[in-house]
Amino acid sequence: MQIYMVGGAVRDRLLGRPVHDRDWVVVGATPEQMRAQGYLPVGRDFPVFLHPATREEYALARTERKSGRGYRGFVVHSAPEVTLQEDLSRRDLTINAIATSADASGAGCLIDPHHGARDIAARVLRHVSTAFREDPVRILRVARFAARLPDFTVAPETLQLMREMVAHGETDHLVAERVWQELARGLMAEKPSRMFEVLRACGALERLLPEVERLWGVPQSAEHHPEIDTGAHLLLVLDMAARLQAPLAVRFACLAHDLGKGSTPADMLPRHIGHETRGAELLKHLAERLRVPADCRATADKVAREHGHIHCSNALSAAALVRLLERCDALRLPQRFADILLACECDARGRLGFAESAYPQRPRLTAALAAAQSVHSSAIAAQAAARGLAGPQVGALIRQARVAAVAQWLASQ
Ligand SMILES: Nc1ccn([C@@H]2O[C@H](COP(=O)(O)OP(=O)(O)OP(=O)(O)O)[C@@H](O)[C@H]2O)c(=O)n1
Ligand SMILES: [Mg+2]
Repeated sequence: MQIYMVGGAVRDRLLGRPVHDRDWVVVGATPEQMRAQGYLPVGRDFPVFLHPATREEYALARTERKSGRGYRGFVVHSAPEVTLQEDLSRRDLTINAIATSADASGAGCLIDPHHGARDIAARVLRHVSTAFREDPVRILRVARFAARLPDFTVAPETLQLMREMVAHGETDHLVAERVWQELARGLMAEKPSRMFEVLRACGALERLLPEVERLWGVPQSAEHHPEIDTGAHLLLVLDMAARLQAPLAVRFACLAHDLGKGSTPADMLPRHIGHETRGAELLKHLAERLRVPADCRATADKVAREHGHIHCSNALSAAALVRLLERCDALRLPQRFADILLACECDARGRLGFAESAYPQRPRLTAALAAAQSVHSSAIAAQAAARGLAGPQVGALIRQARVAAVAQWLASQ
């Protein structure tokens, strides 16, 4: 059997980028031989094994043929006769279809029948062959590679193929988990806006995230949003989230923060009264459809509802500040509140001409929370109980003490 390094590790090494995980392809072996050598079989669908020591993935060379719609409709053919060349030609992009006869040190010559190295030099994402069609997840992969490698463009013929696949309904049968996985990776990449540009350009955004697609062509007031278009604003916000190294929950909250602006009645534009509540409702459906993890969902819900109040929080009284903190559940979940504030900063600075502006609301509300947290609620509860008070009366006393503490902090400013 021969073993070659393939895929992301070879690509990233040629790009001079850090290599995270290595994928290997094994030619001329049977599953039985692999098991006999101690490799551990994983995955039901594909002949993939884990190395007993390194735990890296070793896949038997295979060809794939589509048998149905969506991600699951595959027939995999793997046999010792399948050649490296055959395996490389069923892969998605030329830059991912380079093998090296390397040992683990990475030395060795490139096997690059589809000229992936040339496309790396030319900064092009190009499909290897029409076998690309056989896996619609690849549309999302191209989009997330565009976000990770922002100086790459999608080859016109690849974009055309992606358009045809979308028009054919190929993205309509994708499994929610796979869509979310690729979306999350794209959001965490260097320039998330590129992912959405590519998904829009091939029509996949309309199919997968119609609530997001709808933001394009919707105006906002030029005074607050010099970029005017709500879609243009969204892209600036997402790239700001990447610049501020925000975690996934914050980036997803950025993606979903203005969904309500896509359903503003035409006669209200460019104002968006009530977009927060409308947005939270749209977010709920989107998150259920894509099975978005609970932490991302919860952060996004608070951001959708409260971002306007947080932007305007400089004018709030102590009592209103405490109500805002309570609505954000900030006393119980301070880390999530920090995430909510970060998303709001991305929103504010993700506007044309505001990228370098300060966002004093974030430190200010962080300090307001600290003031509210300084109240010893258990001591107050114990005193109240001693006086025979219970339930809502205790809650009211604690809130009163928090308002007093926030008022004292406000006065010291
Ligand atoms: N839908 C897919 C998924 C994977 N691959 C091939 O399998 C390799 C390994 O896949 P994966 O680890 O998912 O992606 P990488 O390209 O290695 O990127 P990453 O750095 O994100 O791991 C890819 O390079 C590509 O050759 C493919 O052709 N089609
Ligand atoms: Mg990989």
